[in-house]
Amino acid sequence: MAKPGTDKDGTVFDAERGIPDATVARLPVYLRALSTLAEDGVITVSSEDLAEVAGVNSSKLRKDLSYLGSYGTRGVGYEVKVLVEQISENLGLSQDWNVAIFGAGNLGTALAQYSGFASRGFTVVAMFDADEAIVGTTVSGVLVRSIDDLETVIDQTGAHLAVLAVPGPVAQEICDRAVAAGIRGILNFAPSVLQVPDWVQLRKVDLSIELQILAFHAQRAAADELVMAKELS
Ligand SMILES: NC(=O)c1ccc[n+]([C@@H]2O[C@H](COP(=O)([O-])OP(=O)(O)OC[C@H]3O[C@@H](n4cnc5c(N)ncnc54)[C@H](O)[C@@H]3O)[C@@H](O)[C@H]2O)c1
Repeated sequence: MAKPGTDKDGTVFDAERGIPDATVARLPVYLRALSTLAEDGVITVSSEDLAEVAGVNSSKLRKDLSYLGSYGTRGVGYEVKVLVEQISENLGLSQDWNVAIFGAGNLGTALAQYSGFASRGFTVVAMFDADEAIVGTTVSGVLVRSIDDLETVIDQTGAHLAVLAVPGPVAQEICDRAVAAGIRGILNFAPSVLQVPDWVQLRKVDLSIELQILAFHAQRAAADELVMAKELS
């Protein structure tokens, strides 16, 4: 996978396909909206209606879809089925992805049990842990293997994506071994900043940061309400 480049306006692009990162981040949102429309039997959708379901503005949506070569038909809009295929293909979802979860504790187990991954083409094929009491158990039909067997199991299962749900201090070492074994994309939940080679995609999820951002906005809204109440009194 190519490292993103940047154009002269500072927009970050996926260097391989020329799609801005911000657009790539919105494609799954469009896909989810389109899937809902398809389930409801909708055949074509206007950019305005799709934008409303997806919760974005319609000119941004049209621009995003133009990067995929999809311009819709005047007066008709976009064919839902065609657009689902185009977005899925661009997101690499036309193929199934094998995922390995590192750490079979609270978080790793909860993620392995989430049925929404399989329905979107992500199959958990391997789980790892270092605790002998956990190794050998199964989670949603997946055998928890010893971290000592990482290389062999990744090779056998053909996992290309990894979820790290291990303690922070061991995350980098596991990351390095996973990359050397063939992992090409990592979703890191561990509280540590990981270093990966250019060809590996790394994404970090930190729910406490999200909560802190919510707290900031909630605090500001409460302060604004107080000011308004004072002005009215
Ligand atoms: N980013 C977030 O929003 C978020 C949310 C919850 C938890 N976390 C983080 O995710 C991680 C897991 O959280 P949890 O609640 O599941 O913890 P947990 O203690 O329940 O699970 C961690 C598991 O990792 C295993 N482990 C330890 N060392 C290992 C190694 N070297 N190789 C393989 N497995 C190893 C442990 O045996 C344990 O089963 C922690 O780092 C936690 O801080 C992040």
